[in-house]
Formats: sequence, C-alpha cells, structure tokens
Amino acid sequence: MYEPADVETVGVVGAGTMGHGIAQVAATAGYDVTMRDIESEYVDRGLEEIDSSLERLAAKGAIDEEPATIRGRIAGTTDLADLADADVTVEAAVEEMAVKRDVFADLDALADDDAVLATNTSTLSITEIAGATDRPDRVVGLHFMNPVPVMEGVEVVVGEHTDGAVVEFAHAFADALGKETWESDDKPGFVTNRVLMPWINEGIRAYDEGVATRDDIDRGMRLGTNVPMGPLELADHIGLDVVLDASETLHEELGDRYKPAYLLTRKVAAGDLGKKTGEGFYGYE
Ligand SMILES: NC(=O)c1ccc[n+]([C@@H]2O[C@H](COP(=O)([O-])OP(=O)(O)OC[C@H]3O[C@@H](n4cnc5c(N)ncnc54)[C@H](O)[C@@H]3O)[C@@H](O)[C@H]2O)c1
Repeated sequence: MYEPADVETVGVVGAGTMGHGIAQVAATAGYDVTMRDIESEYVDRGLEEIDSSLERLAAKGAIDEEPATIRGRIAGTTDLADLADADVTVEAAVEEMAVKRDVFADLDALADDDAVLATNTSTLSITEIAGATDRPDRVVGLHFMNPVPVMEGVEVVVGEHTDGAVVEFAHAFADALGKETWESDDKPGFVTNRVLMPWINEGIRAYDEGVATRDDIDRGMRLGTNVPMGPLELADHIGLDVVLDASETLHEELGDRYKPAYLLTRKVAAGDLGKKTGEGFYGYE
C-alpha cells in the first residue's frame, strides 16, 4: 500500500458540482489530475468553474500558488482510459447505482492493480459498488462535502471488504488535500446524510404545510440552532435532484421515516433543482 506522498496522479470521474471541486483541491495539493465526464461540454464547464473558483481564492489570498499553475496540473477528458495511470481515482458521477457499478467495472479493468478506487457517493452502498470490481478490498468511500474547496470535512466510508490499509490511506489522502476526516460504516446515508436528509425534508414539509414562511424556516434554523444554512437554502445549494435521490435511497433502505417530502418531488419533476438551474425554493440570478 502506498502513502499519499507516493501518489502522482489523481483521477476524477464526473466534472459536475463535486467532481470539479475534488479535481481542484487535488491539483491545489500538488497532484496531477485527470478529470473525466461523458461530454466535452460538461468537462469544459467543470474546468471553467475551477478557473473562477481559483481566481476567487487567489483574490482572498487563500492559495499559495498562481491559479494558472494549479490549473496547469488538471487535464480534462471524455475518455475513461485516460485515467489508467491514476494512483487513486475518486468517482463523482451521478448518484445511480447502475452508473457507478459500470464506472467501477471499467476503472477496475484499466487501472493498476494497486490503485485505490474511491467513490464520493452520498448514500449508495460502497460494498455494492465495490462488488462490480475484482478489487473490493481497494474500494473505499471518500465523501467530500459541498463546496469541496471550502468545506473541511471528508467522511471516510468503510465497505464490507475494504482493507484496513486502504482505510488508513483514505484518511491520509484526505489529510494531504487539507481536509479533516471522520469514519462511517457502510450503512445507508452513512453518518451525515442519515441525519441531514430527514432534517431537510422536515423543513420542506414545514414550508409546504404553512408552518412558517420559507425565509422564517431558514432564519429560525440558522438563528435557533447555529447552522450556517437553513434546510431550504441548503437543499437549493446541494441540488434538489441530489437531495431527492439521496432521500429515495434512504426511504428504500430505512423505511417510511425517510419518505421524501411531496414538494421536493414536485419541484424536481418541474426541473427546479435549486442554484444549478436558477430556481429552487429561492430564485437565483
Ligand atoms: N451535490 C452535493 O452536495 C453532493 C455532496 C456530497 C456528495 N455528492 C455525490 O457526488 C456525486 C456527484 O454529485 P454532483 O452534485 O457533483 O452531481 P452533478 O449532477 O453536478 O454532476 C455529476 C456529473 O457526472 C457526470 N456523469 C454521469 N455519468 C458519468 C460517467 N459514466 N462518467 C463520468 N461522468 C459522468 C454528469 O455528466 C455530471 O456532469 C453523487 O454521487 C452525489 O450523491 C453530492
């Protein structure tokens, strides 16, 4: 098993909200990064987001190198085979088991035998994803928080067959990216989403049932419980489709107390997914 210092190249699958953030922090930590999405327009959009995030961080004096230097370590691609040299790959594609299993089977076939394959899944079983590979001992959950360059925490999720040395590597690798970790067993929603998703859904139900205005629900939770965002603004920030996918998985696995709120389902059906579409519980420019 290698140490984070032995890692040269990091692969990232998915250039969306999480994927481009993970690529950015890995490049900022000095690793060469190859980021893959299925369409070149998604890759380009991810790279543009990285450019503007690095510019913002540079303006605040929060990064030690020039944005161009960090950005120069990131290559975008639509070809998964370009991740063949990656010592560790973090998958951040859509939250669908079939997609993740396909990605992991393909990565397993092309990556070095000792490469670590990590998934950023919010709720899906690490063990089931690992089952698509011949190296379930080298598959681990690395659950980054959104926005990745800002949030300091990473949840390390341990699958049924994850090797202890790989778990140790996952903590050390997250540490090398400037993050702090905690560990969860591979149970639905892990620690964070098991507790967070019912909180968000209850906020949406309270809004739908007229308990308070949208703003007062968020304000009440911010001021009343000292969290930086209330449930409705946080849902918009995460993406309502992502919240719904996570809630549905928890509902299937853990029963009715995790049923997604009706208004969440309706907004996703309407295509109002939060910040990323400009409309969710709030409107965005
Ligand atoms: N959004 C959050 O707050 C958050 C937080 C923690 C974890 N996650 C998890 O991270 C993962 C990604 O979420 P996101 O919010 O970045 O979603 P997103 O919709 O912003 O991005 C997903 C990207 O994956 C791409 N994709 C789909 N299939 C692919 C494939 N086979 N290969 C490569 N790319 C593929 C899509 O084109 C899209 O660009 C999900 O598993 C999600 O549950 C999300």
